[in-house]
Amino acid sequence: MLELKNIKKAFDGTTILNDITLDVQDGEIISILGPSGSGKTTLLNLILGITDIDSGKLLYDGQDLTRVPMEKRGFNIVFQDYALFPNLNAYDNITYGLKNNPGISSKEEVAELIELLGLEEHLEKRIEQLSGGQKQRVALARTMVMKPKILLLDEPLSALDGVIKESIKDRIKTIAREYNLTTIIVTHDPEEALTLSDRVLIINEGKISQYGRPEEIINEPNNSFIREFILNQLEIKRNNIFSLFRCEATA
Ligand SMILES: Nc1ncnc2c1ncn2[C@@H]1O[C@H](COP(=O)(O)OP(=O)(O)OP(=O)(O)O)[C@@H](O)[C@H]1O
Repeated sequence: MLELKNIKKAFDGTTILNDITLDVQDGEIISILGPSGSGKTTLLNLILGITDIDSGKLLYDGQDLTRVPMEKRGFNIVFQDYALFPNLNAYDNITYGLKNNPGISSKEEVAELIELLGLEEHLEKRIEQLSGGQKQRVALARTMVMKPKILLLDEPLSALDGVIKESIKDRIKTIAREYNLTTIIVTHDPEEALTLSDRVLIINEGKISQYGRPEEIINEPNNSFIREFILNQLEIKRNNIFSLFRCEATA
């Protein structure tokens, strides 16, 4: 279990995250949702260990990781731009991290992951020959072969169109279930957060606005920010679609 206790972070004297306390159970999928500038990426970076925590504690399985450097935490991230090596093919990208740590995943485990992500026919392709969704799956596989204790994903679906988005969402869920992998996802899209996660952490102006299961957020929003920002966005989306149909029907 990952635990954050009273975490605070400021940049240049401005408080960005204030008193963040939460837990993430093993195998849970959590989305961090909030408006632009609310501190989502900062929170992800604090968990990953690339940004220092000012005060508070970060524990994993009871062990204090607050001052433990990133490479010793055993967490791993897929960045928004995938950060793949353009000079290597898909397979060499996936297995890159195993060169220096060959024992982490066996050939069979790599093959199983490739199959799970539907990448068998793309392994020889260079990165530039892959679609956005295929690149995303290669990036996921590359991170997964290293068997992270926690998988962090920064806006994993934002560059993808509707159908591919749904398929990647399903694959993320399958992987989390199959490997009991704790997965933490940053997103600004309420629909994505509510349909992908076991629990959604909504932050606003650096504070936790609500942390709960999707049905709790929808049925029992904690405050007016959630009602207005999150639920209203979904309502507007829905109304836009229905008003379009009404216009077409009366045209
Ligand atoms: N290294 C830094 N130095 C100074 N300020 C920073 C730094 N990183 C982030 N900030 C500031 O912290 C605030 C939160 O940024 P963060 O990237 O965490 O927000 P976000 O919720 O991920 O936003 P977005 O959805 O736009 O990516 C912003 O006001 C940003 O300018």
